[in-house]
Amino acid sequence: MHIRNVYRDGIDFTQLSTAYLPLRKYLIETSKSHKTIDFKDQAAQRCLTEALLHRDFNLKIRLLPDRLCPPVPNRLNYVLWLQDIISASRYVEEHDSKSIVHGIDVGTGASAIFPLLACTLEKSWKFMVSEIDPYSFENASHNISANKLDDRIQIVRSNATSPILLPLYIDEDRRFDFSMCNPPFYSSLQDVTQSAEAKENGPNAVCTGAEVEMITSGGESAFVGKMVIESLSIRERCRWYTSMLGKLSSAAEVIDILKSNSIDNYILTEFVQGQTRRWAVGWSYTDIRLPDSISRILNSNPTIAKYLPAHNTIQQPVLSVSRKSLYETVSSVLSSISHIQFYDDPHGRDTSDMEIDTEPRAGVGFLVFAQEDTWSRSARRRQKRLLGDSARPNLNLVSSVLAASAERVPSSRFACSIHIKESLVKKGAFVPAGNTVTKPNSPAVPTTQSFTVEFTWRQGRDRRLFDSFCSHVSGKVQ
Ligand SMILES: C[S@@+](CC[C@H](N)C(=O)[O-])C[C@H]1O[C@@H](n2cnc3c(N)ncnc32)[C@H](O)[C@@H]1O
Repeated sequence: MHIRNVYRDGIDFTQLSTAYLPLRKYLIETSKSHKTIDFKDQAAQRCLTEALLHRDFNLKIRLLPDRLCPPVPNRLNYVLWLQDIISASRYVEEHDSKSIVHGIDVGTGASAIFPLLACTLEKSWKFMVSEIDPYSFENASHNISANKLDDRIQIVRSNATSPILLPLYIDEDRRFDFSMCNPPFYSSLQDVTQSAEAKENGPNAVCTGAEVEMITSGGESAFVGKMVIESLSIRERCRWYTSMLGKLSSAAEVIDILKSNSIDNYILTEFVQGQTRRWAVGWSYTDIRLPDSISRILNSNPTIAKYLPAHNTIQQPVLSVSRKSLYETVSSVLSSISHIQFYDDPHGRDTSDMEIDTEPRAGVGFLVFAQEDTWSRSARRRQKRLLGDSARPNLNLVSSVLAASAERVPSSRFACSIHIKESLVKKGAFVPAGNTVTKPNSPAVPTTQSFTVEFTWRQGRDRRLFDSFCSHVSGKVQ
């Protein structure tokens, strides 16, 4: 489950029923200290979703007995991933944190759960959502109004002949930061039955979905594939197109469609909640690149690994006497590269564990911008030829004071962040041969510690530039 998901440690049903009394009647005692609900009871499931949205998000929601009942932990996982995408997409931009984020939810369902959750978590987000089913459309409109979000969530009626990405066709001057979707999964009724039978002990929870919610011609991969084809002409007007998928095989099919249309800037993640696993793909025509923590499934197995996009994060282990000294070494390597600009990374954090230390600190990383390759051997030879023997001025060291000013290059062709992280190995535990002096009475020689220099590609279209930049800097730092 996502690191910020409030349901990571499970749900205490007894506590929840105290906060939301209607849940009481559905509680079942499994042991003296443990209560749950019957997930095969539709009414109990709806009550659980209402209870979680009420207690944890202050949302009032009306769910229909004959429409899907959205499980909150899974829907929240998707919204949290989008939050990550938005904040990483703005990494290299000067932006006002309050500036509005525009999202699309394709097929918002009877609950409208995605825009309701997202607008509760993010006060600066606005949505245009679509729905094809009149019954769900009406209930979604009710839920949006009941939560006084009409000014932030606009709902549009779709139909069988409309484009799937309808909100992007309504006003062609409008730009969006992302689109999201939980498409109908199955290709036919037979597909639904087969899938239920395939689960050994029957499905874990009862499915209350109507045909329009669950079935689409060609199944979910065809639905999202159509979205990919539509996006080919919309391109950067939406920064990130994303969709959830119920089967890994569908994710593989969508990735094939992306690749066959030369879309290399794509991402793949998974949402795990209890025994249920879902996947989500995303793609972009912009030059924004997302870190591996968002763009790839970490610790994936070989079946999944072959679908993952190329790495945008590269980690280089380095030994140094201290963080400060390593920081200075990296800084001097960067100073020696002509025609790049680098700054103290304003987002720099002291540790790889964002939960523990969320305060940005100076001295832990850099943000580097370049217009072209000036570091590779061939680029340096080319420069030398052009300049003859005249010495190059060193243009590069721009302090963090400048970083705060408007002198930042706004749309460089290439951007990379470099973070210096303490290795997980405890201080002093890693003592490589030859680096310490242990003889008694000899002057103390500083012990080296192990660090990781982490490069993250943030912007650009040419992967070779990122690879060659990382190998140049890490080669010099070592
Ligand atoms: C699996 S449900 C997801 C509902 C909700 N977003 C959720 O996650 O709980 C799929 C939804 O997409 C709607 N839908 C199907 N085809 C659509 C289309 N072409 N345009 C808009 N909505 C569509 C269905 O009516 C249904 O409400």
